[in-house]
Amino acid sequence: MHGMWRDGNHFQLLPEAARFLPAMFEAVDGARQSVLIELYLMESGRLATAMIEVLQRAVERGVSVLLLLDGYGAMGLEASDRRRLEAGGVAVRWFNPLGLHSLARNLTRDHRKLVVVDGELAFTGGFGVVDEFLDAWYEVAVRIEGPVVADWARLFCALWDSPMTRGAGAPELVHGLGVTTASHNDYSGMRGRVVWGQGYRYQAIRHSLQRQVSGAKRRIWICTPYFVPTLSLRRRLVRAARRGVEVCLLLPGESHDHPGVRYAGQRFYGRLLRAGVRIFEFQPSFIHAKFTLADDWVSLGSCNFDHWSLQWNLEANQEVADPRFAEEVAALFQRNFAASHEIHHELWMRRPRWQRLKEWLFGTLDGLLTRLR
Ligand SMILES: O=P(O)(O)OC[C@H](O)CO
Repeated sequence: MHGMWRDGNHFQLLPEAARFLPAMFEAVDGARQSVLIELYLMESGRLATAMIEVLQRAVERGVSVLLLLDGYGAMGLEASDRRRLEAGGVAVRWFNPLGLHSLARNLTRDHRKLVVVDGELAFTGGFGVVDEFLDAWYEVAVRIEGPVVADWARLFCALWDSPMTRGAGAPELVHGLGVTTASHNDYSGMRGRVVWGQGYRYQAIRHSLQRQVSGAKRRIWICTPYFVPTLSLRRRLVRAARRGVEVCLLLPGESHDHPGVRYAGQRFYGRLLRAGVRIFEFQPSFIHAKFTLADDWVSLGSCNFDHWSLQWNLEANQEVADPRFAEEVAALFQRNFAASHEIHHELWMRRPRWQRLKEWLFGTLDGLLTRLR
């Protein structure tokens, strides 16, 4: 069953593309039976070319390769690359291509990011196959072994074989795919579970996050590229800070792919800072990673802190409840706080009018967008 806590996993934190891309490519190159990949973003370029080559090599070895792409997020994949994938034997399906449907349906996107190899090894995080992940954006992934991998594989299979997907890859390809459920004695016994969201219909990630924020005793540290949280989440963050929990937000600085989203989120800074929330804006590059630490609980995956992720998209995160993994994530946060500019309440209240105007403008636009559905 999905969403169950399972023991006997091993989670390896892989910060930055220089660590997770080679690990993923190596895993796919070592695949013996199946490779399942689900992505929101895929765009023609150096990374897509390398990915297509590694997938073709796997097919040549007799591996079954299934690629599930979002019908909007992967529109940047050129026809020549689509042909290369299909000619190379990769089974491709598209989630909900844009069409003459309702706006609500067109806005429903598959935002998950997942690689599963042989039903034994998985990766998730905030990654996509676009060149920005090679050198421009800061990203984090997790390498997963153990019983939870079967849950990831099942999540993939359910969507592949669903009426919301289209494409040349046959839906039946996922029937009878082998998934490993046994726990391995040599793993360090980490507890984990897969949580996912499916628009308005199912919002386990959001509910889990809210529960953790409300129940945290020591710390809530959140890293997200798109911080436009719901009112209920903002209230929980404020209440947590007021009851003495260390609430820290690691957010992008000037370097941002959608600056308007940053301004929309900045309109909440004043109230959060006043309540004692600490806000750090990352300086070296655009931070696109999505991970949260609440006491010894970690959640890492595709989910952003905006309405799209929390209420509309298909999302999936790996949750881990393990003090060792939590300390690794805490150390990563500390390194990134040190590379950030901390926003202080007094100075923030004296920010220029032009900045306030942008917050109002993009905040109003965001408010309108959230009413679209
Ligand atoms: O939606 P994400 O978090 O995968 O990021 C994709 C960016 O929005 C592309 O601009």
